[in-house]
Amino acid sequence: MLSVEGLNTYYGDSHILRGVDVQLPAATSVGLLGRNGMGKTTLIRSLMGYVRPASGRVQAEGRDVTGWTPEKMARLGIGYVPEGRGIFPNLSVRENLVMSARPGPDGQRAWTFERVMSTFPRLAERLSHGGQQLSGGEQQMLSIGRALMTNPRLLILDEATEGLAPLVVAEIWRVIGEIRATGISTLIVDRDWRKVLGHTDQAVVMEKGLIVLKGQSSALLAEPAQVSELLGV
Ligand SMILES: Nc1ncnc2c1ncn2[C@@H]1O[C@H](COP(=O)(O)OP(=O)(O)OP(=O)(O)O)[C@@H](O)[C@H]1O
Repeated sequence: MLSVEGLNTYYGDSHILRGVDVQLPAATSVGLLGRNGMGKTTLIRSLMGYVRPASGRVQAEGRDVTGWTPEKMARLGIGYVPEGRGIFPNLSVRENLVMSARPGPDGQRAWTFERVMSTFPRLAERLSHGGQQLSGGEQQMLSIGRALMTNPRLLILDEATEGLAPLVVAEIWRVIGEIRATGISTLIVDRDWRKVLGHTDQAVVMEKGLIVLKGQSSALLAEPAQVSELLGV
């Protein structure tokens, strides 16, 4: 549903993305791997419209959407859970969720408030808490819940488990598996590369602003030497 071609992005004089090509097909989960600072978040920010690429194309279902704003990209059905969580700290859990609610691009409302509640029972118990009163894990769940309330076709998760306790991390991976099973495409960035490969159909590895390896996740997991060398693990 989304593809990028020949993407070049700079921060000032620093050339960060150096001609990145990636395909995110419908109903497919893609893992985005790479060591720190290799450009994963910059790629996401470039395709979401937070950073304007110097050259290259972003296409959504065959339409050129290069340079579209994040709001317009979201209306195409792209849910984004940013690194460091995107919630409103002064609003309650309920307000955070309700204000994001909207039908998907095809008019469907598969993700309702009730469904998000049953997916995240911990949030259901804290509906009137303010965003800033939540634990890190609960904030992350709220951030994912907010993205689901937009009924996305593609959900982008950047370091969704970072800094969380093991039990909460397991809970987040369970939810990622559940989301994938509903047929929503996902783009997943996470330090735990084995988990990423276990929860995706395809994966790409970035090094210094370039995609240096692509493959089926199951094949990369079965022969992990290439991936582990690129990740330095
Ligand atoms: N706003 C910015 N201004 C200038 N340089 C930046 C900015 N954001 C990131 N960079 C630099 O761009 C490069 C790529 O960063 P990016 O965050 O995309 O990497 P990443 O692969 O997501 O790594 P991490 O896992 O550390 O977030 C790094 O060298 C980083 O220091």
